[in-house]
Amino acid sequence: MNLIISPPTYPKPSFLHFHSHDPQTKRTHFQFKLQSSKSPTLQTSPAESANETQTGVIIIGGGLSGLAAANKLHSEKIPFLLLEASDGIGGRVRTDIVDGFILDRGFQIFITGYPEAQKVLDYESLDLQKFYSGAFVYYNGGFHTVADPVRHLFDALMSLANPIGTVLDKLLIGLTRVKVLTRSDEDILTSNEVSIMDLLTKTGFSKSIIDRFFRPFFGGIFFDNELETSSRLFDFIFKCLALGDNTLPSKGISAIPEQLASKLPEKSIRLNSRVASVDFNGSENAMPSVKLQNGEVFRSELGVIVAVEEPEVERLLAGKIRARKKPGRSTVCLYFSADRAPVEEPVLFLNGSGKGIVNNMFFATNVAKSYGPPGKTLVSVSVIGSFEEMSDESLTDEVVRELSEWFGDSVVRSWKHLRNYRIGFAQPDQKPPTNLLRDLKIGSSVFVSGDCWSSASFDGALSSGRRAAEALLKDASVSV
Ligand SMILES: Cc1cc2nc3c(=O)[nH]c(=O)nc-3n(C[C@H](O)[C@H](O)[C@H](O)COP(=O)(O)OP(=O)(O)OC[C@H]3O[C@@H](n4cnc5c(N)ncnc54)[C@H](O)[C@@H]3O)c2cc1C
Repeated sequence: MNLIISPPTYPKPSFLHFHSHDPQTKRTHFQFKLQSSKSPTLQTSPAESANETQTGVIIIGGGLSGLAAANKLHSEKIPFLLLEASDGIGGRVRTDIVDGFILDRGFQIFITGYPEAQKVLDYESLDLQKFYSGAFVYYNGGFHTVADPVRHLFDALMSLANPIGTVLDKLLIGLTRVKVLTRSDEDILTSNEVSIMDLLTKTGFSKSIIDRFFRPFFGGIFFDNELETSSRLFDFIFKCLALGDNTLPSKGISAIPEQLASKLPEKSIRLNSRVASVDFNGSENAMPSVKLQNGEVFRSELGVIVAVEEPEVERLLAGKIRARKKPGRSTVCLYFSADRAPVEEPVLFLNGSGKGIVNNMFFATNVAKSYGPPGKTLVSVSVIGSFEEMSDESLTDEVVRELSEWFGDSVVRSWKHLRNYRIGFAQPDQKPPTNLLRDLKIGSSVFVSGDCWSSASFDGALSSGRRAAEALLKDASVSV
């Protein structure tokens, strides 16, 4: 079965209810309940008409940034209504359960060193499962270890002489680590920038470590195998990696947005509610309103936060913001089930061979057993780009053919294909010039948030949502 992640069509709106909390699993369960669109929202006022509802703040988009904005407003006791177009919260951070396997919609890693995430998430209840700090690089017909010397000193020493870079490269990695750790996040996100490729070359890294390690590793993080992304993003992620672990929540990556949503009041999130337009209502002091695709109108009392993906924000706020019109970064993630994994390590495999379409892969159940039913292995493989010209069948065949060279024909041909996720807009393009700490006010009481206004990461989305809520409250003169 294959899935294409694209704007869905929308059934009737529904409210997201948090109806039970299982103390044993520490997990909040959601119930999706259809309600009439006239159901009371958080706040109504005499101005409400048959087809118009008034509410404190309107948040458009229920991804990490919209949820972070909602959490900030809720902590300040400000009423809000979050309108989400799709049938669930999380945006790009969602998970499906298929045949007992936990399938994240695309390969995603949660880095515990993310500074904003440390402030807003409860790590313990996410039950984070760690990756090995490093990678196994497929090169020249075999696997070679790249290890974090602080966490795996022995492995790092043993790998000094392997073909994934020179000894000098490995020293330079250590130096880069020290350098980023001495800089503040603000300094990193606003410093002079070049592309990652230029930064690596200027630092003195050899072509071999760039092609065999950095290209698949950071190319996989930013879905950019040319390494054109801003050096600011490289330094930021490098620092977070140095400060934390690469992990997966045991219940799937969607446990992160679910945790944020579970803290919000009942009926504050409305699903299947696509916003068609944001109306600034003329004068500078007028409060904006939003109109849903079904014609319903919501008027805000304090302002609107637009927390949607870059192409959608450019559509909703056309004429109000300068559209960058840069095509987003794409990826396809392929999942297979297997009876056993050929290795036991919870490690990321990178393609350092310079050949083929596979960028990275891992055995998810080696990191978190919960990702598969008992006795089964979940294999996750990622390619960079949209591969629109290839059918799912031929893409899957090509991946199986390549991985047969890595792990052996009989092993890989026994895997059962589960599902492909084609993600057309995985991340915004963050080539220089970037502006990662932009002013988030767009016009009279309209604010924006999301990863295109910050670093394209979970952390960027979370911090931009919180900052947008703070800016709105300041603007509305609500003391926080
Ligand atoms: C495959 C993949 C792998 C990734 N891996 C990582 C990783 O390992 N680490 C990391 O830090 N980051 C990763 N990212 C990036 C990270 O997921 C994003 O940066 C972040 O989730 C963006 O959150 P957001 O809230 O800004 O946007 P989104 O998650 O896109 O949320 C926007 C929301 O707005 C809704 N919406 C859109 N239009 C409307 C409308 N008109 N009306 C109402 N609602 C609307 C959408 O349905 C969506 O729910 C990955 C992304 C992908 C896709």
